[in-house]
Amino acid sequence: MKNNQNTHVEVAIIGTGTAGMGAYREVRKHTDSIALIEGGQYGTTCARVGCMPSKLLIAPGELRHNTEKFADFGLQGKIPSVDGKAVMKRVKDERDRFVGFVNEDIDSFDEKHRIQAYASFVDDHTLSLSTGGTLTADKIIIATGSRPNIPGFFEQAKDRLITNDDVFYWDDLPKSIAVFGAGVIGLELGQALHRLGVHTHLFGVGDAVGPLSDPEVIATSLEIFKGEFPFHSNGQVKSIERNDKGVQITFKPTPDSEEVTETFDYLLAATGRKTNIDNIGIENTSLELDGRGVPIYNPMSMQCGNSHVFIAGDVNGDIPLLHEAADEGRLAGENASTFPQVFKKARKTSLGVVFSDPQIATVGMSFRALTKKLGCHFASGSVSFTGQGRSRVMLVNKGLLKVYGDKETGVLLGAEMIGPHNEHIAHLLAWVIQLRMTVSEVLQMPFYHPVIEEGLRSALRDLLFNLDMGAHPPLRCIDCGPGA
Ligand SMILES: Cc1cc2nc3c(=O)[nH]c(=O)nc-3n(C[C@H](O)[C@H](O)[C@H](O)COP(=O)(O)OP(=O)(O)OC[C@H]3O[C@@H](n4cnc5c(N)ncnc54)[C@H](O)[C@@H]3O)c2cc1C
Ligand SMILES: NC(=O)c1ccc[n+]([C@@H]2O[C@H](COP(=O)([O-])OP(=O)(O)OC[C@H]3O[C@@H](n4cnc5c(N)ncnc54)[C@H](O)[C@@H]3O)[C@@H](O)[C@H]2O)c1
Repeated sequence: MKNNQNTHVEVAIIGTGTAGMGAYREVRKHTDSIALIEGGQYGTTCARVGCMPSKLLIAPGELRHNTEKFADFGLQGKIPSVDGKAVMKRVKDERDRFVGFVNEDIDSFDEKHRIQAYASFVDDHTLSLSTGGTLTADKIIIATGSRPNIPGFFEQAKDRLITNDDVFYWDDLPKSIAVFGAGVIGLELGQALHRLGVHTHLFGVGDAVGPLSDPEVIATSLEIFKGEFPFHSNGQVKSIERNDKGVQITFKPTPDSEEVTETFDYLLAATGRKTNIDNIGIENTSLELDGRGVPIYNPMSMQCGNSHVFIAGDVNGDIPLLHEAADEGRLAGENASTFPQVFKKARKTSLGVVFSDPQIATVGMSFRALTKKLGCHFASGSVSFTGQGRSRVMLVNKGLLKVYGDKETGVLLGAEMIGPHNEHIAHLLAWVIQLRMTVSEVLQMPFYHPVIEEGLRSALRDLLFNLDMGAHPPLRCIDCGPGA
């Protein structure tokens, strides 16, 4: 489609990331009158600067870290030195391969549907394009994603202030870095860089760790990460200054400690993300906005009010995860196509994984949400991975898993955890929670021996006991095999 024409389409989709592409595929089934608009680079946040390159950086760090355990296993060998240029080359080559697949998909979309321009609302049905001209549409899907949120204070770091977007374009690893934000990005990238030999300090606030809300799991996580690298989870930063060597940061590691001054090559801001709703002229529409400036929408249909506008992916700021963006895009696409007939769909069980080591995961309802909603009407069960058989065998025996169940029905409601390879346990739990299984029913499922999932069984047995629905778990469980 030519960028400058004044034209009308049935459905306009703003943003060609994961949500926008999912929406396009659905809309395409219903009409040929589509505008799929992209202002920035094709390739999606996930593939270019998100999920995939971050995991590519984590992988060599984790491999190298495991060589630190050689002596404990009776093996001889040095911890490998790091060739930063080669590490970054692989990260970028593999990243480009993933981006290439996305771009192949885009190329397969009908060229007449694609517009390369930033779009902005002029009114409810009209979009202006940064390349000139306007576009009118019967129905519009907003899928403009998010961008890093950078507190003004960090601007003092000047040219040494970076975000995740910059990291994945590095040609070499720096010598040192101060990572701000102990959320998902800060933990993943901070630990990976530390493990690749970059002198790393991680600065958090209020002892927050990733998406966790259970105080016991938070405490275990803080102990684990602080045992590995400098992590100021409740530090106080006094000043940030660009000096001739890099970024000089003066801080108190804890509120009671002495001030420390250190200079780092870069300051990486990993302090949350802002939705791209504030720069698309949303105020020019008649949509009702919430306190964040996001149109009020139904998360089961993605429809904004009763209007012809739908919103999907990170831009709505609710569950900024890849699989959710994909689901939301498809749902928005289906409903925009059939509007004014709009159907609701049940959303999947909530599932989040942080690819730190040990991995953090949250499933179903969080401890915080349960405490708010059910008060004392839910119970917890837990297992520590310290003595868990398979985890000890592999020397990955760190972490704590908590599961939560309903005291009235015995239904499993949620879990929070930090532990070895917990991405797998988190999936099993998400599936059984979505099936609304009771704790007793889950315990009827087979558990192999010796596996890390036996730890999950211990936590579930503890939960059953705490729900007053089962006997106290035996200290050494005979059907489990040693160390379960
Ligand atoms: C470092 C990092 C690691 C991550 N790791 C994971 C992970 O491991 N697992 C996971 O589930 N999630 C992860 N995520 C989150 C995941 O990447 C996002 O949830 C997902 O990519 C959001 O997709 P989206 O379609 O909403 O947005 P995007 O893919 O960002 O697409 C939005 C598009 O809209 C375009 N756009 C913006 N404004 C306009 C406009 N006005 N006009 C036209 N186009 C516009 C943008 O250029 C962009 O291409 C990670 C994110 C980051 C940053
Ligand atoms: N594995 C994954 O699924 C994955 C990986 C990376 C990112 N993501 C997605 O991207 C989103 C954004 O990630 P994120 O890590 O930027 O956000 P986040 O919301 O997870 O964490 C931001 C953290 O920064 C802290 N913070 C805020 N201001 C600060 C300051 N001035 N100094 C120090 N700390 C400060 C907050 O307390 C919070 O802990 C995540 O919510 C997640 O949905 C997912």
